[in-house]
Amino acid sequence: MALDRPLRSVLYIPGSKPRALDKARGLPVDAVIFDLEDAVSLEEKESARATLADALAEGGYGPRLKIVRINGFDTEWGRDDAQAAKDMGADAILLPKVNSPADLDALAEITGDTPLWAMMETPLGMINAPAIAAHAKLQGMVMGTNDLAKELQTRFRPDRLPLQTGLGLCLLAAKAHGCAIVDGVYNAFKDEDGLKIECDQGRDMGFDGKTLIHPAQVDIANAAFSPSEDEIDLARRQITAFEEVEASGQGVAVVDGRIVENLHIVTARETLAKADAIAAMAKG
Ligand SMILES: CC(C)(COP(=O)(O)OP(=O)(O)OC[C@H]1O[C@@H](n2cnc3c(N)ncnc32)[C@H](O)[C@@H]1OP(=O)(O)O)[C@@H](O)C(=O)NCCC(=O)NCCSC(=O)C[C@H](O)C(=O)O
Ligand SMILES: [Mg+2]
Repeated sequence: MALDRPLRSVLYIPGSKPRALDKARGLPVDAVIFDLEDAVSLEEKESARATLADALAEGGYGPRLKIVRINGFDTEWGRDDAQAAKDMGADAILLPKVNSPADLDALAEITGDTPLWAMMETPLGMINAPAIAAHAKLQGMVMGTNDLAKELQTRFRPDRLPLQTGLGLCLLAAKAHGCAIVDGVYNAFKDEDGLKIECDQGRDMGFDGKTLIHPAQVDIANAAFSPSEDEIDLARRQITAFEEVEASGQGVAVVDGRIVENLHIVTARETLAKADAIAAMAKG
């Protein structure tokens, strides 16, 4: 299921925190994950559902994609969360710890036609990523790098070497089946330099954006996952140069000493379309 919109910044908001739920209405994020799972204490699981329903009923989230992360079906809250998320009119419902397409089937029995997202954060999920990405209701994947690191018993490394196999498997699966995919969170939310490095790595790998845990992370993610002025300028020059050679019956142009063929023009047009979509999003 394709989703053609910017997803540079995807902010988790605890469903139990009214101040944070309100704050998000004014933040320049492309999407929000309203969380009922890990960000909510056991004592608040039931009340968070009601707090979140009130916030979504009040509205004010504008063009931001509204995704509700429910608790897993192996918990006492999962099924009621799924029903509540559907009733709240969420744009999509995010299921944690998806191991196989059967997990999404079970959710879809409750949520019907609402698009689904999958947390990719278990070893089985990595192995089954192609089948999960192929699910008819799946719109997007979210990397759960904290849970994945826990399951793999890895140590934190700035280059995320121990997670690269999983990140790569999920990226390949998402791209093969045309669903969105956003990178995991950067836990040290006051470390701007570290976040920028990880955002740049995720952008270079092909992620659509990054999940975030604090408003201070938003601008860094938006910048990293937006086409830069240089990229936009290059895309325009590539298109112009290619149209000129095409008009003279040739298939290869040269820009800045590099060849430009039809496939590069596809990327150039995508770059310009993304820049336009981001500008439209900013206008609200
Ligand atoms: C990390 C935090 C606990 C920090 O909270 P706090 O100390 O209150 O931060 P600040 O005082 O700096 O907050 C300043 C204002 O910003 C608002 N705020 C804070 N966080 C958010 C947010 N996420 N969304 C919207 N607004 C937010 C505060 O309310 C303050 O507002 P105001 O008072 O009006 O000025 C906290 O940031 C937090 O709880 N973050 C979310 C944590 C979370 O969602 N965790 C779960 C997702 S991560 C995960 O599960 C990953 C995955 O599953 C995996 O396996 O990897
Ligand atoms: Mg997790």
